[in-house]
Amino acid sequence: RNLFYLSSVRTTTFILKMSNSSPSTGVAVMHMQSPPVNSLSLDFLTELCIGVEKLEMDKGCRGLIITSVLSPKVFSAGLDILEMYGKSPERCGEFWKAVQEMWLKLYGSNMTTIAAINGSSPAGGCLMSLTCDYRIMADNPRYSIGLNETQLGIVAPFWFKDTMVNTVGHRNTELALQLGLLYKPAEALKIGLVDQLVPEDQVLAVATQTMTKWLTIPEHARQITKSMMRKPTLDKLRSNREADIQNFVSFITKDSIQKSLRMYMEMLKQKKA
Ligand SMILES: CCCC/C=C\CC(=O)SCCNC(=O)CCNC(=O)[C@H](O)C(C)(C)COP(=O)(O)OP(=O)(O)OC[C@H]1O[C@@H](n2cnc3c(N)ncnc32)[C@H](O)[C@@H]1OP(=O)(O)O
Repeated sequence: RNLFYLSSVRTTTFILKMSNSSPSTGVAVMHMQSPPVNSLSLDFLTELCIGVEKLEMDKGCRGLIITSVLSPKVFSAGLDILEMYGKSPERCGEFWKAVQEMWLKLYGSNMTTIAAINGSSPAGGCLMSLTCDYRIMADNPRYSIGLNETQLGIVAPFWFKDTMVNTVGHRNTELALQLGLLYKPAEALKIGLVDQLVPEDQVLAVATQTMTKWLTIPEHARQITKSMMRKPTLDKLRSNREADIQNFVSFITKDSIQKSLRMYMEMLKQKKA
């Protein structure tokens, strides 16, 4: 099963499938395609990390746009809840390491990264968007974005919180995280959770135009600046990875938390019925 494909230009590394090849722009587009909701499973995260690493090593690739083929509907439903429910501690640990790896790779990327958010993007989906340098969202009030972990009875870890603080500030994060808020596009724009709203059918086109502008900035200067801004946040997790994994495993395997996850999944199913 293809979890996503990269349409990549000016690079020879592609995952699974390539489209729109053009040797001139140096931009790769990652189209997530893991039906029904692009939830971030261990397989998905592993594949994503390998793809990003290959692009990172490709000197011809300077920009990455992340988007979803499941539009209109979902950008990413966040972490795959089934990876956190009824799994052994070992498996939970392996999963969490992959979540960390995804964040470290994307937040620490040397490339210019743009999220073309063409659907809802809760929790881990929001985190993935937040790792990018710029966020463009479809102006559709049916969609929402935010770190809604408390609504599932779980707690966003410190590096989720730090990424949010770095984007929307302390007060907005405090409200967003405690209440597990999911923001409609207009509200997300107002607090700076996304940078731009565009009509649904123009998300990828505008992301591509925006990328062209970003790539006019001298590369070395932009990369050093990005690193200067993000390094302290990245280093905090880099130096605490193992403790963070242990913390996640002991938290998520608690009976009370497993019960919350089960109730949340039942609620999702009932909503559908
Ligand atoms: C210490 C722990 C820290 C953990 C940090 C992060 C946590 C997370 O990221 S947890 C994931 C949080 N995600 C959510 O709360 C989103 C839940 N999903 C939705 O709100 C909706 O599904 C969504 C708006 C994304 C899309 O809505 P619809 O298009 O209406 O789809 P459905 O709701 O009908 O869903 C289809 C199908 O997918 C299953 N699903 C949805 N989300 C997830 C998920 N995150 N993981 C696994 N599976 C998911 C949903 O149950 C449906 O399944 P079926 O009923 O079997 O078809």
